[in-house]
Amino acid sequence: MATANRNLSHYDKDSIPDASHLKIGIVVSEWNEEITEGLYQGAHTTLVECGLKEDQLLRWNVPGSFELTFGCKKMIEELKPDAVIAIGSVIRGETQHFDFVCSATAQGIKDLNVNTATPVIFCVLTDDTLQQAKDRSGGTHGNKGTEAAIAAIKMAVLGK
Ligand SMILES: Nc1c(NC[C@H](O)[C@H](O)[C@H](O)CO)[nH]c(=O)[nH]c1=O
Ligand SMILES: CC(=O)[C@@H](O)COP(=O)(O)O
Repeated sequence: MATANRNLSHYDKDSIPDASHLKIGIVVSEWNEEITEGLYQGAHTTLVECGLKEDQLLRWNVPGSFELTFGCKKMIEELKPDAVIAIGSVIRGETQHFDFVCSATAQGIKDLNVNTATPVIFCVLTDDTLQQAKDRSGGTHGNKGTEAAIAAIKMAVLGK
């Protein structure tokens, strides 16, 4: 089902585990800051609504989506969160650079999920236009940051 056919912000709060005992990290890319800050606000608001204590929400910034993998790895090693959300916005330009950044970022975050015991949530928008990114970071299709926050809570308690 495409994003256009569902709202990224819709969730049943009663079905979400309590987050009051969790420590959640968020690593935010500074590229397309208007978009990534919107994603961060969606994630932050949802995590707090689900019980996360403000002092248990950790935030680091990195220059771009390509650096999300290193930032998440370093946060896992140094701060030991229960889960990490990687937030980025990649918007297609004139060259193939978009493809390389998206692929490397997705593969890097996938590798962290394989090689560490900490869930890393892929909250990276990969859009052809700025409008598509706006629509998915608090616009007409909701906020992928909300979706990522729910995934982070569910994965943090998986199997416990
Ligand atoms: N064009 C976008 C980038 N490019 C920068 C890379 O992510 C990286 O920071 C640089 O190549 C240095 O290693 N990053 C985004 O997050 N979004 C873009 O649209
Ligand atoms: C995703 C990118 O790196 C891209 O925005 C860079 O733009 P361009 O391909 O025009 O250099």
